[in-house]
Amino acid sequence: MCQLREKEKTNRQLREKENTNFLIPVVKRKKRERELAQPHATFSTRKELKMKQESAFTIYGANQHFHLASCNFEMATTLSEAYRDNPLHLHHIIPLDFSSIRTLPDSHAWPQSEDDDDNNKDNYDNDDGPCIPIIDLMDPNAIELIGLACEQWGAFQLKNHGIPLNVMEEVEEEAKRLFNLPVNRKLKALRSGGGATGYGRARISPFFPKHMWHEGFTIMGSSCDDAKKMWPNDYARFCNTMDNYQNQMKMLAEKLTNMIFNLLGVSEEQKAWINTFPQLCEAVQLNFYPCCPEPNRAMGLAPHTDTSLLTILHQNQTNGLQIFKEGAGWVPVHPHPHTLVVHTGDILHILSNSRFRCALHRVMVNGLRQRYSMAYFYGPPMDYVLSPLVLHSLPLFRSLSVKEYIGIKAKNLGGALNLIRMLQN
Ligand SMILES: C=C1C[C@]23C[C@@]1(O)CC[C@H]2[C@@]12CCC[C@@](C)(C(=O)O1)[C@H]2[C@@H]3C(=O)O
Ligand SMILES: O=C(O)CCC(=O)C(=O)O
Ligand SMILES: [Fe+2]
Repeated sequence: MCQLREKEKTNRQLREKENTNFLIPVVKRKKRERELAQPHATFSTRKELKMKQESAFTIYGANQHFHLASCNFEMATTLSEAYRDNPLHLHHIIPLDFSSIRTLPDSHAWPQSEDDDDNNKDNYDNDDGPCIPIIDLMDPNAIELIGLACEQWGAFQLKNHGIPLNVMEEVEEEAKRLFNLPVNRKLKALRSGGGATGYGRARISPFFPKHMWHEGFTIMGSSCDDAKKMWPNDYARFCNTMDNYQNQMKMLAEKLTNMIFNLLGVSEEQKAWINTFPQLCEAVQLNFYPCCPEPNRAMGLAPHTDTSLLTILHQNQTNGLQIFKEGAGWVPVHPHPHTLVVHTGDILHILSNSRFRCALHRVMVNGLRQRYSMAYFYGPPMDYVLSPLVLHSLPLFRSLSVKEYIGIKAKNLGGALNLIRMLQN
């Protein structure tokens, strides 16, 4: 606590010394912030829009660390709290008991979509066609290659990432141990309606008319409370493994974010939150896709983009993940041993002013093999104000906090980015 107070003091001093925003009277500043925060703000002329955008830049862009520095550590909103305002019905939380199902129920039978031709649904593990780049982190050109992959795909596979093999093996083993529990045990850790952690369907479930062939388990911070509910006498193994995984993933996410921000030309001050903020937005999602009696008519995880800045994903050696690429359709991401998948999420798309894609992805299921994946989501703190970090042209998105964006996404899913867009790129 003392350390946090010290940090708050240092930040206040920094803010007082460096932030020219203090020269703008508070009332006037608040009024400008409110105007800019209008979700459907319309501008009668391009000139008016440009003026608004320039003033947005004065408030949020040039003085980004005002918002970082003014974030109160003790009061900072957590990711869990952001979801509390957007509760889900139990119907969208309780998964089916897949262990007792022999035929595909109508509730889980998805209509064939136009993009699902033979090449990308039925034969989703075929080897022809484009595939996302595999990048070696030890390659001297890794930064440039990552930049290209983010621009062209919004995803890449990463090898020589430095995560110890035993950490990946252990997390996979614990995920299997969890999802193989009898359903009544898993239900003890069921996510609550307004909750964010624990066992349940994917959060995106209410946006789709059919249910997914999927079970999930979400961790934010320590998983001990939820683990105790399932293993009252033997929860430590699970918690320690998850802590270890989170710590390792965080280090990798920080490294990648630094590399990407350097590539974008982001200043040291704008990068300051990466290593210093204790209230980062981070979460681990364990995903399980049981064997399915009719895999071609089911959907493991419906199409979505991740909200994060970056997502780092470990998949067991089982196909199923696909990324949508204009002109190519759904492209399979074949697992390679010791290789992680990295997705750039909505937050990086906004911060890069659309330079980097946030790839639409989905997961298909399998008739013979169970699929497990362990995703780590990384992003700036809840109070961080999102706006393009480096501007070579007008900002395409209005400024808003991470918390506000999560709220908009919780209500609009795929429409969220369009709702905050001010200009088409
Ligand atoms: C931090 C998070 C990202 C996530 C919502 C969550 O709070 C934890 C679960 C994540 C996940 C995993 C499956 C796909 C996804 C869209 C979902 O429904 O839950 C993502 C969320 C996201 O990226 O918004
Ligand atoms: O299971 C997978 O491969 C993808 C999971 C995913 O997209 C997610 O957790 O956001
Ligand atoms: Fe995802």
